[in-house]
Amino acid sequence: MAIAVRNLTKRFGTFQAVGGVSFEVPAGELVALLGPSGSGKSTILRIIAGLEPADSGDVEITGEDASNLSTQQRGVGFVFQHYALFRHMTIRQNVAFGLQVQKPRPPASEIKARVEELLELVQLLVHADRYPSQLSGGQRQRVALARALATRPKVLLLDEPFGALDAKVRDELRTWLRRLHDEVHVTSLFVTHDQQEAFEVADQVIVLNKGKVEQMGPPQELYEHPATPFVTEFLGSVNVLRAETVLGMELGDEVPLPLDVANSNDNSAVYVRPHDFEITRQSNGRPAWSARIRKLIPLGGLVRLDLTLLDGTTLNVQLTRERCLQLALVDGEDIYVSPKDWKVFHESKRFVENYVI
Ligand SMILES: Nc1ncnc2c1ncn2[C@@H]1O[C@H](COP(=O)(O)OP(=O)(O)OP(=O)(O)O)[C@@H](O)[C@H]1O
Repeated sequence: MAIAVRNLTKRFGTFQAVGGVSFEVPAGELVALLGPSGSGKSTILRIIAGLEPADSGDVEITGEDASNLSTQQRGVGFVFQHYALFRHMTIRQNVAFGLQVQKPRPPASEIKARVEELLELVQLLVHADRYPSQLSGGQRQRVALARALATRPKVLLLDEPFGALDAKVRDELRTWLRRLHDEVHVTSLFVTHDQQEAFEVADQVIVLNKGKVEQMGPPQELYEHPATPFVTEFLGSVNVLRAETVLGMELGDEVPLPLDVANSNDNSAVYVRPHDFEITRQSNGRPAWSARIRKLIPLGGLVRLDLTLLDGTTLNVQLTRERCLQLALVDGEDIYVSPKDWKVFHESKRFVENYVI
């Protein structure tokens, strides 16, 4: 393991920002710490970097107990949201800085070669003699990354590195970062509050909520098998249904409802993702609701349907444009809607279960 944290806690006054967090980052992986604002992501990253002391718990970097080491001794590279480049230095000088202050200082020829290699890697060799003010925000973050990598850190910590950039540049930089990581394989921990960003970039995602780890795993696994209601609702949009709505379905003869779901009388919740529904004009033997189309909203290759069920429940359903054209759906008409897949959170069992119907 390149990074291991165990039972980290941190309070600010009476507020518990980090409440017993443990996880491991395997060597060479890019792992995202994902959570809403205030969930403790930056605090955890700063504790790992040695910029903030923990109240209790351990940090290991490449197998070594780092709890009592300074930031320099930990061998971490750090990239912040707001580029902390030196304004009076050229890009080349910025990237060389960490090497020039290293003890012992590497020979000048080695520094020169390493800086050229990094500028090539971040595709900024052509701008090597410019000053930070002469670069775009996205280019400056690439320089910040090259600078953080210059001293060959054991691990790279990135705190919302693209947070201050506009959506299009952010998007490009994500793809770029993923490709760069596939080339250099430096173990990286990446903080973001953006689910799409975490899913696009990371090998594994750690979902944080209120200073605690809710779940960790590869993106697709988290999406398909969320362990808690929080993860289910945080990762993409989802319809949350009451047990009475589920019991009010017209039961088909072919497919029985998983009755323990519908009959559970504790505070269970049933979740269905917008793309996990089937729309038909006739009842097709599957459990279904009769529903009215309140609005069809074209979204490029997809169409969003706002539906209302007889008990007043509203559903957000997504179909492909082809399927919508095939069914010739229009606003205001009545159709049948059946879930293909749902997730049930059992209050008594404390986990989310998947059902394919
Ligand atoms: N130095 C501090 N003093 C007091 N409270 C702090 C301090 N640093 C962080 N906090 C509080 O701890 C909580 C966690 O902060 P943190 O920055 O780790 O969250 P985050 O998940 O990174 O959020 P964001 O995405 O908004 O940066 C927040 O409620 C924050 O206000």
